[in-house]
Amino acid sequence: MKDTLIAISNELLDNATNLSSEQMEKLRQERLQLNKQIQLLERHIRSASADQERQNSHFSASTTNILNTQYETPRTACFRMDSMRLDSQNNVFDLPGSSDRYNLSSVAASSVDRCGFSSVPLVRETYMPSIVDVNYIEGSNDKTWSSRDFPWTKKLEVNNKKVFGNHSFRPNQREVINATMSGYDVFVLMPTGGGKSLTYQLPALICPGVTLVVSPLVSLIQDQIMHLLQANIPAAYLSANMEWTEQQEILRELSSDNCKYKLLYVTPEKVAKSDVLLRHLESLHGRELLARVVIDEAHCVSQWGHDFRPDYQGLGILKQKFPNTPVLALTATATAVVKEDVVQALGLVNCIVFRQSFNRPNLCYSVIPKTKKCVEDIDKFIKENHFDECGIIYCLSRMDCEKVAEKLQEYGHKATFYHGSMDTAQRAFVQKQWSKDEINIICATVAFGMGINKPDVRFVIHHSLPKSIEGYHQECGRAGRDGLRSSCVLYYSYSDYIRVKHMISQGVGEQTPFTYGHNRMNSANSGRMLENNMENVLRMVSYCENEVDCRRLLQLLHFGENFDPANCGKTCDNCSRTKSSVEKDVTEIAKQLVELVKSTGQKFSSSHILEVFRGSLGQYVKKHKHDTLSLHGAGKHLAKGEASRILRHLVTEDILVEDVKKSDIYGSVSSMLKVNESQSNNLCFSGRRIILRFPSSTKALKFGKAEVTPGKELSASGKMCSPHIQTPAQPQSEFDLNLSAKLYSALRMLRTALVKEAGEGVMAYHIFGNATLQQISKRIPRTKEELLEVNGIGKAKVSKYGDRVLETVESTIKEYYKKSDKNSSTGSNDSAESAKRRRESLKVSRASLKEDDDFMELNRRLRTRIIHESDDRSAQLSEAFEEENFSECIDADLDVADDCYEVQASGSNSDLKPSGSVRVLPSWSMSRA
Ligand SMILES: Nc1ncnc2c1ncn2[C@@H]1O[C@H](COP(=O)(O)OP(=O)(O)OP(=O)(O)O)[C@@H](O)[C@H]1O
Repeated sequence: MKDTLIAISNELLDNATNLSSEQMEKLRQERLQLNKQIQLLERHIRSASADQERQNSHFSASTTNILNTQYETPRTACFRMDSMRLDSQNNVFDLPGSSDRYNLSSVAASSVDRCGFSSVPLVRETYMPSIVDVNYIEGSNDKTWSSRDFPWTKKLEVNNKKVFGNHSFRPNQREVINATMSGYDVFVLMPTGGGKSLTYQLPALICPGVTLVVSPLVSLIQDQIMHLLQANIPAAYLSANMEWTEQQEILRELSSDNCKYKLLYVTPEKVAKSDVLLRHLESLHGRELLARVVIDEAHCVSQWGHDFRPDYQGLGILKQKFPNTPVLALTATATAVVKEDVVQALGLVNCIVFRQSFNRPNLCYSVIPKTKKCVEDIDKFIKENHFDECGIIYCLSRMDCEKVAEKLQEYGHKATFYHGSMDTAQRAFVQKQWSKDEINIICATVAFGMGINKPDVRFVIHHSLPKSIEGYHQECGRAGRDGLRSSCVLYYSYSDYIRVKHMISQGVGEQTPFTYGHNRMNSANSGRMLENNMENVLRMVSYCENEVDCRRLLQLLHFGENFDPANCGKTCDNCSRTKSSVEKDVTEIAKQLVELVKSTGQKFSSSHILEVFRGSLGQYVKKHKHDTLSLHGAGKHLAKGEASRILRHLVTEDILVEDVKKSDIYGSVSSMLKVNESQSNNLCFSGRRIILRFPSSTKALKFGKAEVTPGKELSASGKMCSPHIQTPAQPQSEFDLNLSAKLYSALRMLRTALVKEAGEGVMAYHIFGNATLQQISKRIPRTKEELLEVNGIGKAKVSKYGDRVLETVESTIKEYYKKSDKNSSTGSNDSAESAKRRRESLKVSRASLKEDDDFMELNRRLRTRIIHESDDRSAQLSEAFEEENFSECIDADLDVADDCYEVQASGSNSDLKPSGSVRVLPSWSMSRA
């Protein structure tokens, strides 16, 4: 029925060229209404089936009598009064008022028994989403939110430092916190690793009551809880897989007047299916103890995002039930359409949107032609750039994952695979090994997402073409969450596009971690969705084919963000080879494209325009009689990709405008190319020229690239790339770097011991991230106060681990000076002096990225030296990998490697040349060889 309606309304619009603009608008409005009704119907059907499922579920059946009463929250309940909010801006520190017309708290509160469960028949209303008109308020440039005069400012700053160990706020963190604490609904677009968690965890800590956090994966939830518990913040989660008694205990705590939890994490399914949970939320709300609702990974709400999860759409019930409780929706990936969809589905009317650049300066991007020797290339790349470091290799199929992992094992890497055919226990085991650094490389399908909170992922490699720029950006985003330099390498071949295209048309393929085990609606391979997926993968192809434009620019444009390639700092392959391109005047081609967009009525997508321009005789082209246009085939002579580049350039220059909207047809995305009249007049009549750069010899570039590893290609120094960095105030000598490297190694060993002592579930990064260990190594703190100055260390961590860290610092320094005393009579004084000097100077000037780079580079060189110096390194390394405590072995490598260089002894050799009698492998390895 829906398809017929769509066909009819499409036909109406397609043939309506003779209608007046009023008539057209009326028609559009009618279709819009039709679309809304279909949406309502679809959601109703979904929620009815969810109801059915709930009724059948053991959980409901054992506790309730279901009695469906349906209501639709009146529109007034969805629209919150701005004036009320603004009034509360400076006064509401505690919870905003909670006059909820629809709250059932009196029933809930009075009927909760001492176990926390209802003793009266439960009434759960079927959730009926209301379609609301979305209106955003841009918050990013509003100075109100960066003010330091909120009543909570002091508390915020103190707790940020003391509890979370942060010395400042990252971009938008303070602003988001101020807006949500003022009682507003807030939508946050912040890149991966940008620090979204703090924007709700800090308010949760200082506001009375409990913050409800909806998060898509139990593993992510557990990870967050571990982090919180390390900082002594009481938090809990409820999941269907938990022991019944455990759930009871948590619910009982939620019912108590002095509930100790500051945060309660749940999955969206829990909200959709558990009446008991809703009851407890109502009870909390009734007692003014529901501080805030947080929707993490909010893009899962939208079926136009790549992670759609149906149960997320039901989360609108929370806003309906608790209209005065602020909602905070967070995501690291959302196009304009996805954002609109999310805001509407959650019922966030007049919410404040904070967005910031999706650019990740510490990630270096490159696209490499994929050859038959792809895995060999990968092996070489890892050994040269990230040996012994942690990474992910994304593969298209399950078989690919296994094959790639096997080959890498043969090459001596500690690698394994992860995909959807493995059972839960196997997947959990692999994830755990990876999280604990027992395995370095995971070859995975996009199903791999658990453990993505690992901050020290140094590389993400795509062995095949990703399905969308959005997905690619997010997958790459798993690298370098600690802010340190990391690589993103994509191996591209056009034949992979054919594979992906086929998979999409068949509706097969792995689900992303967030959608895992959930159907992406039955319509995954139907109509608009299919078209959308095809368009997405084509954009990805065009990204890969582009050998000139800045990779950051290309990615960021997708999210509606402009980026000046000058700021790339040669951290992508295209920017780092500007020499091999030529400039062409493409003004005439540009004019033709603009003309073509006009002559097709400005209602077709860019890909359709390009099809016509290239002279396609496809069905759709013929249907619209575009094969009869004079410009049909006008771009035939252009090299592949040139026309699309020119067209995209016109969009970036605002001459053509990509009109991306939710279409009138049941909410789907549509993108129509329009002409910006004033800009196009400028082009057509004012003599404006358009000059673009193209590779000077496409062939040479394409095939030349495969000969070198990306590391070599990007930098002769062997570094993958070096982000735009500041020069440190005081250069760090190699001698100091050696001390720091030694200390870092010792601290890693200490951390391994602490993880073992901490028991199940605690990962290394829950205790100290690598970035924190690096800072300690460079600042060399000697007291607890100095330790508190290190980013990432709060009071709880100092009291838990401070003594052990300081002991390690002392013993390492002592040992180090003892050794250097033996080697050089002056060295120790120099180094003692310089260590002291550096501690002092670092108090003033924070460690810079440049230092991180030098430090990491030294570590890398020490480690890779080990494999380069040995002929039969693979065998030896394989054996090394078999060692139980691999990370400790590698730390031992560093100890030995330190001794191998004569830097300290001579005091003049700054090139780290190995000594003649170099012993490159540690004793344990040599004895086995
Ligand atoms: N103000 C800050 N100062 C220093 N470090 C911070 C700050 N805020 C957050 N961090 C650190 O940054 C890292 C990433 O933070 P977080 O996990 O919240 O990122 P995220 O935006 O949620 O990323 P993702 O999208 O991957 O979930 C964490 O290690 C966190 O401790």
